[in-house]
Amino acid sequence: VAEGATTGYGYGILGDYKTLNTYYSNGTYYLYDVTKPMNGVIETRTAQNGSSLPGSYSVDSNNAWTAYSQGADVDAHYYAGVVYDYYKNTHNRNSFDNNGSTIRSTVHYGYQYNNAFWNGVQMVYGDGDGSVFAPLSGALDVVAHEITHAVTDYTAGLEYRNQPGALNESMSDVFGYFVEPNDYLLGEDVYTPGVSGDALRSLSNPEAYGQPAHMNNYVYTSEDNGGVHINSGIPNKAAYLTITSIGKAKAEKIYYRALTVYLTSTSDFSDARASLLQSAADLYGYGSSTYNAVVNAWNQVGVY
Ligand SMILES: Cc1cccc(C(=O)O)c1OC(=O)C1CC1
Ligand SMILES: [Ca+2]
Ligand SMILES: [Zn+2]
Repeated sequence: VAEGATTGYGYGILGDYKTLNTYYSNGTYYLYDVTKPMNGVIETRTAQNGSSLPGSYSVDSNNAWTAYSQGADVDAHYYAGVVYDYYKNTHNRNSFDNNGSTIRSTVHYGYQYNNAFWNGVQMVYGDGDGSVFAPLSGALDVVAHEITHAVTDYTAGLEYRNQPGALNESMSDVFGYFVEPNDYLLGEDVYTPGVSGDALRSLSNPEAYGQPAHMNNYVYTSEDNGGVHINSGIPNKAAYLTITSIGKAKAEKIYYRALTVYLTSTSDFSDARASLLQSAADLYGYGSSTYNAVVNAWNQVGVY
């Protein structure tokens, strides 16, 4: 065949079979997905355990991505497609910038690197050390968390420190749930592969993983940009209470509207409450049961 879009298959890091949107050219297959509307491209690369980005394209000779070492590539590529589809189908957003920008992921970054991040341009995933983390692209909620950092940067632009930073983190965790609503846990599929039943964080029970779930327990610290991964427990708990009272369908609409219409770079927790209330009023009416459920959720975490 000449060159063009092809469909391959492979196994993720957990050994799960999945089909892949790939690209064939001159005897080589690439993790390069051209099937999305408006030419939105998804591409996956490897840093080959170095730290230079973006690294080289993940390639395969026969479009069967079945090598164990390819699991992280397979998952990053497949899950990025799932997250693209979530934002397009649920919120009519075309990629993180709503302009069809290429979703680029690089896997095998660093050596036994227990981290994943959005660097302002692309997603980057470490392989984990096999004890704290398995390869981090192996969890859909992690991939959704990282891509939501990009969405936030292009919309509210929440500064990554103190309360705006904790909101930034919370938005990534909350949309991680919306994309993977099987549980209220974050990162459970890749966190401590040798231990079952644990996770990096929990929306329903932030305290289980050392996070506050009430403003009275806000942690004032200079660590971690003012505790952005700790204090996110407070808005995360409010989100959990909102989701369980009004349901996922309404919750994701008011969260998306708050993130894209009302929140700004310096919004704090009280501004988030106001933004979500305004969004609930816009969509479901001021004083509606939905509106009142949001009031109640934020009351329960001590934010007014
Ligand atoms: C594992 C990790 C370390 C440091 C920062 C992040 C970050 O992206 O904020 C990170 O990824 C996550 O939190 C995802 C949800 C599991
Ligand atoms: Ca999960
Ligand atoms: Zn994050």
